[in-house]
Amino acid sequence: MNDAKIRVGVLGARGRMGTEVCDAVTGAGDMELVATIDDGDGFDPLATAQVVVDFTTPDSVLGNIDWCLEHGVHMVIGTSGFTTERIELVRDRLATRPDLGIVIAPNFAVGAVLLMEFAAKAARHFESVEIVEMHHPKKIDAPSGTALRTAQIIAEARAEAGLGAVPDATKEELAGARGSDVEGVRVHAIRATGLVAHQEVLFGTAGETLTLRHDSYDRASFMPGVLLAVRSVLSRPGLTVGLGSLLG
Ligand SMILES: NC(=O)C1=CN([C@@H]2O[C@H](COP(=O)(O)OP(=O)(O)OC[C@H]3O[C@@H](n4cnc5c(N)ncnc54)[C@H](OP(=O)(O)O)[C@@H]3O)[C@@H](O)[C@H]2O)C=CC1
Ligand SMILES: O=C(O)C1=N[C@H](C(=O)O)C[C@H](O)C1
Repeated sequence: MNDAKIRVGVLGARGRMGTEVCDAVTGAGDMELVATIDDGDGFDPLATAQVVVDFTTPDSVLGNIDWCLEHGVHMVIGTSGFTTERIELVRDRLATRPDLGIVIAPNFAVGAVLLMEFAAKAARHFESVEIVEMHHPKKIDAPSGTALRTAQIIAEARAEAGLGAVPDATKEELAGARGSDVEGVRVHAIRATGLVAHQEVLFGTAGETLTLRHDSYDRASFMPGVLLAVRSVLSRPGLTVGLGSLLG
């Protein structure tokens, strides 16, 4: 039996998520925290890691991926901002290192992962759909990575089911009044003190609506998923998007 600990580095280690991840890795019996890096720090200590966990910013994450690929380090990425184009860019870059794995999970909370799966199922049966994501006001981006991914999944399911555009005769009198258009799905972003991370997906068809909702009240909700991804990525070369396939 190989009982060597997984050597983990954390990028964005002093951030809201990074701090939790450092504690979770330190508390995991099968992992060792070998590097903690923030903006402005040198990356050299990361080279001792087998897996780097990235919770930084959409602006810096692509550069971080390049560094890890160059230095032969697997990655678990929670940072937001992964549009369909960005995911394809990462897939292309990863093709240069087929021995390495990258897991990109827009949301590590089991409830959020399940919400996305349920949304894919419901999307086939409802002509209308809108997403409302709600977060703490220190969040630096909108829409959330989770909302982006949920919209992508819904758009794919609608296309497979042969559904056309979501019906909407509205003339927007004020730019932004109808939220943003992500692959044909309207996404609305709310920021309020007291919130952590929440999402609703509202489906509608003749005479009925269905609302799916997930709430993360504490960042502890993300930690089991992060640790699962760290354990899994070592034996999963290539790109894994979303946690669904790891949950079983
Ligand atoms: N997938 C998921 O389940 C979740 C994803 N997220 C996402 O994770 C990301 C981080 O969120 P959060 O922790 O709240 O944000 P914070 O702003 O609290 O933390 C970001 C951290 O990244 C650091 N950082 C910024 N640029 C770099 C860089 N170039 N290299 C190394 N470190 C850098 C910052 O350092 P400094 O302060 O010195 O600038 C800071 O410590 C966001 O994209 C968020 O949406 C959040 C929660 C869950
Ligand atoms: O910034 C956050 O807080 C979160 N970011 C992720 C996202 O953009 O979806 C995940 C979760 O919603 C919390």
